[in-house]
Amino acid sequence: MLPTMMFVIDTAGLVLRLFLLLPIYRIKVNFLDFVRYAKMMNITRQLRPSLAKALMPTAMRAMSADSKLVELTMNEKTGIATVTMNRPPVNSLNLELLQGLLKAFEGLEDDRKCRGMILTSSSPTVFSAGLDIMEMYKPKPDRVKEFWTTLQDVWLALYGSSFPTVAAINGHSPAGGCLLSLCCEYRIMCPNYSIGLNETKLGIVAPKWFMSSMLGAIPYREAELALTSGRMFSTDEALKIGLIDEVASDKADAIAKSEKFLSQFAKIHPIARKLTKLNLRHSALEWMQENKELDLNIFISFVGQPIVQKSLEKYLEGLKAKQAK
Ligand SMILES: CCCCCCCCCCC/C=C/C(=O)SCCNC(=O)CCNC(=O)[C@H](O)C(C)(C)COP(=O)(O)OP(=O)(O)OC[C@H]1O[C@@H](n2cnc3c(N)ncnc32)[C@H](O)[C@@H]1OP(=O)(O)O
Repeated sequence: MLPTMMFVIDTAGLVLRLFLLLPIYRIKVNFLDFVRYAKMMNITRQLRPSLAKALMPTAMRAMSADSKLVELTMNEKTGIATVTMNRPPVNSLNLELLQGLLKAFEGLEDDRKCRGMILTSSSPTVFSAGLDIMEMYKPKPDRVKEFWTTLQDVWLALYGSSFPTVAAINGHSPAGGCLLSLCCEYRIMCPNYSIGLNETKLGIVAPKWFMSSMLGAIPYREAELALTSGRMFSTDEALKIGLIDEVASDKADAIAKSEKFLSQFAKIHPIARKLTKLNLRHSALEWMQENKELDLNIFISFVGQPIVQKSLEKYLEGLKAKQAK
């Protein structure tokens, strides 16, 4: 009887604290929110041991991700998910890889246990080679539409994710690869690789939302110089201008540093963190929501230009020639 009463009093006290701590958000707090909040505030230890145990899962779980192109694991203890791009040889972002990423990000958005996400690559030398040029070279009308729409959705899901995100950049990261990392809140990169939005070097133009993603990381002047010249930065150069936040010695170190970055949010109210992030990113996200169709039409007409097709052809030839050497 006494333990039950103590438990009821404990729980009532915690619920009261929860309401007192949340007055500004006008949020309906249900039991699951309470459990989540309690875990986040590290107050489950004050509950009955059996309940606390039930709230603290332990193992590492491989989550269902149909696509072999994307591996998703969840550390049940920390709530940190790792999303690994796995499309050899260079993780070029074709429709199927983008669909796999979208599914993973949307799944994590729905997963109440998710406290953060690390995006990385299974390749030993490439994070992502950016958009698969074959999706834009002599494109099929229906597929290229789906391709671009999926890229927009991936950007919306990642840039606008409610959970904190880190890119563990364990290899080269040009163009679309750089974009994925820029959608994350923090970038940790391994040494001696390159990163940047190099679109002008291909004779193409980075869309407005690629540019605004870069402007979220580096000052306007640096971005203008980098974007117009299509400059790729070495790991050290990227650190100097703030395009990345930290350098890691190798992938394992990048993951460890990513986990450390994400762990700081255990002490931050999750809704306060999420609203702050989404407020900061609001205008870019809203622009995309309102202009998806316009952006798609611009892309379709742009890649349909003979001069753009010629540039892509030349660039592809250059890549193949490099391979042949
Ligand atoms: C007015 C406003 C209008 C706006 C309208 C919008 C316009 C369109 C915007 C489109 C934005 C585009 C974004 C992009 O991401 S474009 C892609 C840019 N990517 C690159 O430039 C990277 C190219 N690749 C590399 O530099 C290297 O491959 C890399 C450093 C990544 C790795 O080098 P590595 O030596 O390890 O590997 P290889 O070069 O030998 O490559 C292996 C094979 O992979 C093929 N490959 C490489 N990258 C791509 C790619 N992006 N797409 C497709 N295929 C790629 C390469 O050809 C090799 O193939 P083979 O083995 O068959 O020879």
